[in-house]
Amino acid sequence: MTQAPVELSPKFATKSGRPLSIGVGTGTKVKDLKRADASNSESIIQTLKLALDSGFFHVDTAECYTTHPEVAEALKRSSKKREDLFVVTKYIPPGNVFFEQKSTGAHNFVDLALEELGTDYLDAVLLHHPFFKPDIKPDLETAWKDLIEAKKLGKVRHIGVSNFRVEDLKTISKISAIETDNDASYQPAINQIEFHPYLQEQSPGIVKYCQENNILVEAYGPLTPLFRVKEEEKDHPLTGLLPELSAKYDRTPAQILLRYTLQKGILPITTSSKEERIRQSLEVFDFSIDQADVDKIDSVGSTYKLRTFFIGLF
Ligand SMILES: NC(=O)C1=CN([C@@H]2O[C@H](COP(=O)(O)OP(=O)(O)OC[C@H]3O[C@@H](n4cnc5c(N)ncnc54)[C@H](OP(=O)(O)O)[C@@H]3O)[C@@H](O)[C@H]2O)C=CC1
Ligand SMILES: O=C1Nc2ccccc2C1=O
Repeated sequence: MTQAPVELSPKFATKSGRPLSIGVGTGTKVKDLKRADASNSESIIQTLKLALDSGFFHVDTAECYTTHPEVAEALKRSSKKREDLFVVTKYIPPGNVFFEQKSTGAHNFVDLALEELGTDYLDAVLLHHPFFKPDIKPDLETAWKDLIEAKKLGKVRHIGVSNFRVEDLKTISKISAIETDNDASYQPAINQIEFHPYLQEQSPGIVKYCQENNILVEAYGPLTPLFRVKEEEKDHPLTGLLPELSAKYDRTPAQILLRYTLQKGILPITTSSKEERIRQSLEVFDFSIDQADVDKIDSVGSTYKLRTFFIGLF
């Protein structure tokens, strides 16, 4: 299946020139984000290998997932050439409670990631969130300057962020302009945020700001309405509309949500341990949802709110 992105951002492609498309994540399959509990290491490798063999070539990982070794192993076992892949990882600001952090800053995170992932370049490195603690070094400015430097050195092709608000983007945008004499290629290129019909704005105005400023929005949690709504609230607003659209377009509800995300100009990052679902999540490029139905998902979705990650920080 050709993965033609719906006019997202032409500046993103694998080194071999394949336009960037839907990503497969490795974060939400790690138990409590604790390496010591990585008893499911082999299953993460198998899931990712399955996704790569099925046609995914955009891989999302992060320092705090502790999945670099699994990603490296899956890349090794797959038959894909490095230049045909788009590998993204994320630097987590220090002071997190999840795991023992090996890196001491974004500069040596990049080196560690290159080593752990067994590659000599990364397609993108993102700052995982903007919630740096004021009393712990490095601060946001230092971390962003480190990424600028890593790009200058050719270790990283694109630099970006995740969970950033408009004000955070403006802060680093100014740093980029000063540090690089206004070279636009050092502006934040990606913002990976939670996005789905029940959280259309992770923070005020974020999608519009990114899209107006040439920042690719990536959606994590795009399937949230299908499985993260609490049991006692099973009668949520999309329970009627998704099956209706599923029947109309002859696609699964998950495919409707992924296609909806793409048509919002947002690139989904998804995952599944099931072969059938992995395959289905790639079959979203040969149909489109009528604009009236996209609008309907927007309006029905906006009557209910569900945030799963970074609760209380926005
Ligand atoms: N930057 C950040 O702060 C964050 C980034 N991420 C990244 O995004 C990636 C994807 O995030 P995630 O929230 O898991 O993405 P999704 O919303 O796509 O959810 C994926 C989950 O949906 C389930 N699923 C797949 N298809 C269906 C279906 N048809 N019906 C019901 N359930 C289904 C899968 O379970 P099953 O295996 O049973 O199919 C899987 O666990 C992460 O792995 C991570 O890399 C995630 C969170 C935060
Ligand atoms: O995938 C993820 N799971 C998480 C749980 C807590 C905080 C961040 C994340 C991720 O990025």
